Amino acid sequence: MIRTSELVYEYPGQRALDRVSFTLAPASITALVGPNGAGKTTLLRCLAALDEPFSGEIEVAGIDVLRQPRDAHRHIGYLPDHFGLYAELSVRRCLLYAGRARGLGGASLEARIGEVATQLEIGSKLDDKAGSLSRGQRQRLAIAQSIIHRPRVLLLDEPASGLDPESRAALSGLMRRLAADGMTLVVSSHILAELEEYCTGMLVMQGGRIAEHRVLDQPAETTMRSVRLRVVQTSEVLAAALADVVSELQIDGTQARFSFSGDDTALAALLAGLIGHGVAVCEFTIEQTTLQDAYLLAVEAGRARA
Ligand SMILES: Nc1ncnc2c1ncn2[C@@H]1O[C@H](COP(=O)(O)OP(=O)(O)OP(=O)(O)O)[C@@H](O)[C@H]1O
Repeated sequence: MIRTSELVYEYPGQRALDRVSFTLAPASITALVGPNGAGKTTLLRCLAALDEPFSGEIEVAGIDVLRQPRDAHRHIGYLPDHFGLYAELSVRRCLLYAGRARGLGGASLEARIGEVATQLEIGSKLDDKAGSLSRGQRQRLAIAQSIIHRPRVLLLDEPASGLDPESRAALSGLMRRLAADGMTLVVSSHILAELEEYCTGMLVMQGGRIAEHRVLDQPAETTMRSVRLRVVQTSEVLAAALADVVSELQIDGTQARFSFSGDDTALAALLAGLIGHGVAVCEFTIEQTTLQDAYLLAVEAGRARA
């Protein structure tokens, strides 16, 4: 649904995107993460056909974004990090303006305004001026504006900043529903714990490059899992039994840690094999890698490479 190839973008004296290539599947929700200045906003603006890269290709919903930016706009919703609203317009007129700017009109736009206002829980504020809304309500209005035309792709730059915990939870729910309806989302954020709740993939940027692209909901057999086990007493056969079937093996007294690539049946066979070798296993745990862990590892590896 989104494909970029060898994107390069430069500000005067500063390369912000350096040969950025990736492909995102339809109906996925990708967390766009990276340290400050990594190039996330620049990438989102290029995807949204608002900035033109120096070279490279971008395809969104089958449209060549660089050749047909206006066609691309019809299929893309974009929430900038510092969004602006017309403070003197009512919420209804803000949505009306956003809808008309994207070619909607008439009764269908009226109905759609009611729909997005309900989705973003600002239905009771339709007659209030945008300028009188709280920070979080303004954020929700801006998100409503960005999805009024039912885009196929939604790009959100820091959408949860300024939202209270309840609104953040509601926003997570909304993103999941939009993806379930077929929308493809890219969400830039620094709040990794929250992204973990709804993202299906993570794109880590660092110094203008993609440091890692990880699909998070891969089936277990294609994912490297980190396993920790404890034995009753130190065992010499443990290392020998594990050496050929696992990687990154570390044994420290009665504890062992290793990475294992295989499905649950293979994992059960591994445990049965250890017990068969007479190893007295008293604890066998798969350690969950959080998005935060994966992100920090990717950034550390990226720094080591640089
Ligand atoms: N208008 C500009 N003029 C010159 N350099 C810029 C401009 N905007 C961004 N940059 C530089 O481009 C690089 C990427 O910036 P960008 O805003 O895309 O990063 P980011 O990952 O979104 O950062 P943050 O997490 O702080 O929002 C940074 O080094 C930044 O200093």
